[in-house]
Amino acid sequence: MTSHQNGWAIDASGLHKRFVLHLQGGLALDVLRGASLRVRPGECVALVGPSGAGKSSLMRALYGNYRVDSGAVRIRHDGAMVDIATASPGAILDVRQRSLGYVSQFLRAIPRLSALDVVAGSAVARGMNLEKARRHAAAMLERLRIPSALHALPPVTFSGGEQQRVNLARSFICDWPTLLLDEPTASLDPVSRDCVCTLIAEACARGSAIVAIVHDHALRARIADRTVLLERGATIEESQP
Ligand SMILES: Nc1ncnc2c1ncn2[C@@H]1O[C@H](COP(=O)(O)OP(=O)(O)OP(=O)(O)O)[C@@H](O)[C@H]1O
Repeated sequence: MTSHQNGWAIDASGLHKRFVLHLQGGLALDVLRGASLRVRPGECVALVGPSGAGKSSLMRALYGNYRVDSGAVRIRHDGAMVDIATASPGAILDVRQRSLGYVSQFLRAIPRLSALDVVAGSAVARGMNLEKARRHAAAMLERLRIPSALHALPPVTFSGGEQQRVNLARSFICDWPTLLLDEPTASLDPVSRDCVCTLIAEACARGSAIVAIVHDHALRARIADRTVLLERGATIEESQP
């Protein structure tokens, strides 16, 4: 951990990641080639680029799911910057527990746990008591238009859009200092999409730093302060959303 000397929530620079496919004769794929990303608290940055450019890989590197070969992934945590690229597994878990949220495209929930408890569990993990967490979870699910009849059911049988909304509810119930969203509205109808835009705006107003992979230009214009383009693993800063 280094002392917090700048105003960044995310300060990632010089990221390189190569996959070597041993079952394919040692084929090397350079998925990140010098990518950099800096985000301030309260700012929403849209990540765009062609399919296969490395957007999800960059997000996984920011979250520590992919270990980069070189470069630094500094995440603001407890008033200091922690380099996810070199931090111990325990330190990474601590950052994920309190400072860094991540919403993947697909819900991975514990079998048989109700949608309500999937969402409440996320708030409980961050220190809220169960009763309060359940009340907040019900309100967040209502906001995301999951009918109350579904709250007691495990989300495994839910539609793709319903599962995505449970996944989003699970993150937006918490006040994350930094939040990574991988195509947060990909399976959603326009009304649910509006709701997610509002949740993102509210989180930024509270000071969250958000990175969202968003393909849709109109959506980007609504939620993003800036756009960063990723092309063949390298980032290009664009001023307009
Ligand atoms: N674990 C992995 N092993 C091997 N190759 C990988 C791995 N993860 C990603 N890749 C490769 O890295 C490249 C970038 O993938 P990535 O999913 O980051 O792209 P993307 O920009 O998010 O694409 P899309 O918009 O289609 O989701 C792809 O060629 C992919 O096959």
